[in-house]
Amino acid sequence: MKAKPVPPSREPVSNDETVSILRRLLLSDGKRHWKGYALAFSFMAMMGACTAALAYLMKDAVNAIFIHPTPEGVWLVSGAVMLLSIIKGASAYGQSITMSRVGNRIVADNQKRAFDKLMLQDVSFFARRHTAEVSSRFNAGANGARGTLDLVISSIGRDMLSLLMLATVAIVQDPFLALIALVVMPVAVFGTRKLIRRAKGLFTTGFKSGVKLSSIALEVFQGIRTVKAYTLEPEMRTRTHAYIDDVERNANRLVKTQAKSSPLMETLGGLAIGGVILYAGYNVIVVGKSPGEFFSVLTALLLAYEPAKRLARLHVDLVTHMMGARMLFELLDSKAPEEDPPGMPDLPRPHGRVEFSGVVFGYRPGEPVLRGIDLVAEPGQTTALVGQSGGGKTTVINLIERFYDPQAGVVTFDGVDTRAVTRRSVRAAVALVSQDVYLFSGTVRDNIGYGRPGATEEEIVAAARAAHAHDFIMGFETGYDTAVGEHGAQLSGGQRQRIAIARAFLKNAPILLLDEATAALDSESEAEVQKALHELQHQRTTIVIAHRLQTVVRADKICVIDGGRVMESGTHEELLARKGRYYGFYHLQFTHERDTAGDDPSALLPA
Ligand SMILES: Nc1ncnc2c1ncn2[C@@H]1O[C@H](COP(=O)(O)OP(=O)(O)OP(=O)(O)O)[C@@H](O)[C@H]1O
Repeated sequence: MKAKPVPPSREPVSNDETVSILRRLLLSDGKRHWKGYALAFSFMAMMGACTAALAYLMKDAVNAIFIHPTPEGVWLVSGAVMLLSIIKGASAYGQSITMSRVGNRIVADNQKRAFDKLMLQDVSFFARRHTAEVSSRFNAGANGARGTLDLVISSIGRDMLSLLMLATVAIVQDPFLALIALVVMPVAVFGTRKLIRRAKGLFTTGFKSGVKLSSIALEVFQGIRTVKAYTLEPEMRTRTHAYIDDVERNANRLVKTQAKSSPLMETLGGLAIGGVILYAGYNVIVVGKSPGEFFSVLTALLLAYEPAKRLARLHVDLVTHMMGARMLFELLDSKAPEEDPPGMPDLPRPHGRVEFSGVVFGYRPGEPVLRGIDLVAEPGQTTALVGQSGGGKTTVINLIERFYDPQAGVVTFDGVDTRAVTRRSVRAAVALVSQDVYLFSGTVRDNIGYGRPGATEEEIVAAARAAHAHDFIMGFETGYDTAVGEHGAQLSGGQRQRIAIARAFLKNAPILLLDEATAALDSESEAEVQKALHELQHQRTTIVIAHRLQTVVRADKICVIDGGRVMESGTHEELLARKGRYYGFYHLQFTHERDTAGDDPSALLPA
């Protein structure tokens, strides 16, 4: 079913949008759920019928006990009440189980779709948003959808049905009496309208403060080492407490608004019952009617009170969940920039010739980072990118991985424009090892295995051996089953690097990208990692970024990138002989490292 997409906005949810969201939640997979809906509806109808029958029976119960007392009558009525109650209880159980199952299935389906959509977002989508915002959207969206479904199903389904049937009983028993009770309904609906408007506004601000609070707290937890090292705890406490106070204030305001609908219904309900008593009393005392009808209507009224109260609050309560559900649909309706057009071919495994021709790219409009890069990395050779910080070296790597696409010019693998083939096949041809290794929570084996899902134990161990990681892994008590901790926190920098290298070995891609892979290591770890990297580079097209030039002097080609262009390229010797930028760069670094190292400068040169 094609429903109207939910407009992305920070405004309170409008009535049209509410209807559209409900329609999509309840009906978009209607075909799949119709059996569940039908079953739940039958249970609800049964519950409503039992409730109405109980109210109806009150007339006979009162007459059997007080007006024409007979033992048979009392037995009959009490037996019927017991039976109805048993059926009602069983229906309530059945209704709640079936509807919860359907509701949970709907939420799970939508959450899976939202996750799949997130996976199709490009890197810039995540760069523009705080992680906490993305994860709040994902979770609050699902909770909102669940809350919405619970409310709508219980109120519209069960309460509405019960109310309709009870109103029928009241009308059948005494139409005028019923009329007195029913006039309060429009008053209640009118009375809650203002409350709803206020609740919508409050929930919108509340939601925003909640997301802000999670972002702030997450930042503190992630940066806990910096927080502690700089003793920033008091500042962080003040900042976080202020947001918590904000969330608390808003939650109190919201509760106050929502709670106002209860006293309104309480008062209106009481007024209706008072009116009914007055009229019925007059009928029994003055006109001489039997009290049975009165008790039946009164029972119907009392039984209708709770569902009516819930229905009157429905809209107010719905607003709170609707904001969350909207988050989910905003995600579902967002563009999927990484979705390849249908029929797009895969790139066959390339030999690994990577070429940039006149590539222009900027992250923000009007701020080019690459201003016409021409660059070739030959298969099986090592091409090093060096240059000033911020010159665009990592950006070159981002374009090879197709995290971004060029705004002009082309990037080709073996002469094939990478934009003309699927992203998946482009990325399958590339292995990236960067300075900030990302390990997923799980075991060492899992983390190496991500290099090639489905790899055998032997292949994983072989990759770890090649990456000089096997020995330290076996040094752990639980070997490959050792948990790496969140982001690999339980491993050292060098160990994390070697796991990432093992992952790249397992991937066995023809193109290898090394982004400052050894920059953060001490010299002992670096030696191990360098050995592993050296073996990994064998017979692969390697593009390496390094700030420290001694790590790249053996490269087949060195490209000096500055101001978004390749300013010079050649071997280490050629570039030194040219006495251009590389020469200046090399001597600057060489002198600096000699001064800081304080020992024999020849040690800085490659063996
Ligand atoms: N996601 C991004 N959004 C906006 N601008 C970015 C983004 N990533 C990088 N930049 C900008 O692009 C320019 C080039 O960055 P890049 O990371 O490619 O440089 P680099 O040569 O690798 O630098 P370094 O050697 O310091 O790592 C910088 O000015 C940087 O501020």
